[in-house]
Amino acid sequence: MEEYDYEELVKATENYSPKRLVGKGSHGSVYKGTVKDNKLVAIKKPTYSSEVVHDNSKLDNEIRVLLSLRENPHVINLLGTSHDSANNKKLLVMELMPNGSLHDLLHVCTTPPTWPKRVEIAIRVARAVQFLHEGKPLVIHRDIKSANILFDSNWNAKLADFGLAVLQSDDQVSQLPAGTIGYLDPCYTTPSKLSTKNDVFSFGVVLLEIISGRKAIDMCRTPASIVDWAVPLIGELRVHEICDTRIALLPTYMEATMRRMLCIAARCVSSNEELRPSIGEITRVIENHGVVQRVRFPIWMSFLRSVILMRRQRKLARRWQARCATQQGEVHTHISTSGKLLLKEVLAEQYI
Ligand SMILES: Nc1ncnc2c1ncn2[C@@H]1O[C@H](COP(=O)(O)OP(=O)(O)OP(=O)(O)O)[C@@H](O)[C@H]1O
Repeated sequence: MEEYDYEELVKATENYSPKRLVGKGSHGSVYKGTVKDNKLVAIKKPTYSSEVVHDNSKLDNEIRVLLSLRENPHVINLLGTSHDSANNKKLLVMELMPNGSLHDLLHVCTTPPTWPKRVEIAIRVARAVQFLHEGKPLVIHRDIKSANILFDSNWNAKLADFGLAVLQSDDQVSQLPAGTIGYLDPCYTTPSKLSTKNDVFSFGVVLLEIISGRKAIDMCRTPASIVDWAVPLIGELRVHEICDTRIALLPTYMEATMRRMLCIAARCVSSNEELRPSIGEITRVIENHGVVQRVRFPIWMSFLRSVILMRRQRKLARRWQARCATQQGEVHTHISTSGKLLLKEVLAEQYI
C-alpha cells in the first residue's frame, strides 16, 4: 500500500473537478485521478460537514478494514492513502471501477443485463461475502447493496464501500446498528444482534433485485418493499412473475436456476435469523445450479455430432428393419419416422 502526497492527489483530480467525479455517497465523493505512470485510480474524499473539525471516522474505518484483508478478486482493491496532517484531511486511493454500479445497471441503464450475466454477478457477490465471513479476520460488511457493487473494466462485479464494516475483533457493544434502509436486517436492532446473518439478509435483498430488476424500496409500488412483494410469490413458485420482464422471457434452461436462486433469496430474508443460510451454503447453491452459459458447440462440431447421430440412427433403423421385416410389410416407413423422432429427441437432450 502506498502513501500518496496529498497535493499530488488533489492535482490528479484537477482540484476535485466535477468532470472527474465518478460517484457520490452520503459520506463522500469519489473522483477519477491520474497518478504516477499514468495510472487511473479512484480517489475518495470524505464530505466534511464542518470546515474546522474534520470527521475522518468512516474513511479511517474503511482503510483499517481494507488493510486487514488479503487481496481478493471480488473485493475492491485498496491502493493507498494520503493525509494532509496540517488540516487533518484524508484521502483513500483505490482501483478505479469504470463501469458504474449494479444499482445503475439494473435501474438506470437502458439495456438491463442478460440472465447469464445476472447469475454471474450473483456468484461474484456471494464469493465476496464468503471471503469476508469465512476469512481471518471475519468481517461483517453491514452495507451490502446494489450501489456498493461496482464493475471493473471487464465488467467483473466487486464489493466496495467498507465504511461501515466491522471486524470480529472490534468492540461490538459500541457499534450502533447501521446500514441502508431496504437492505437493513429488521432483526438488527441492538449492537448485540450484530452477526453475519445481517449481511445474509442484505445479500438476499440484492439477489431479489438482480432477478426482478425491482428496487429494494420502490414507493411507486405496493408493497414498496421488494421483500414483502417477492416472498409470497416465491412461496407460490410464481417464478415468471418475479423475473425481470424488461428482457427476454426466462429461457427454459434457466428456470430451475432461477427457482433455486429465488428460494435461497427467500431464506436469506427470512424474519427468523435461524432459518437464514450461511454464505457458504448460498455460494454452493448458486454455483452448483447457476447455468452461467448455455453450452454452445462450434459449427463443425455440431455438424460432426449430427453425422454421428444420423449414422447411429440409420444403424438402429436397419437393425429394427431386419428384426421386424418378417412380421410386417409396411414397417420401413414407420421405422424411418420413429428414427427421425429419435434423432430429434437426442439432439434436444444434447443442446437444451
Ligand atoms: N473505486 C471506485 N471506482 C469508481 N467509482 C466508485 C468507486 N468507489 C465508489 N465509487 C462511486 O462512488 C459512489 C460513492 O462511493 P461510496 O459508496 O464508497 O461512498 P459513501 O459515502 O460511503 O456511500 P454511502 O452513501 O453508501 O455511505 C459509489 O456508489 C460509486 O458509484
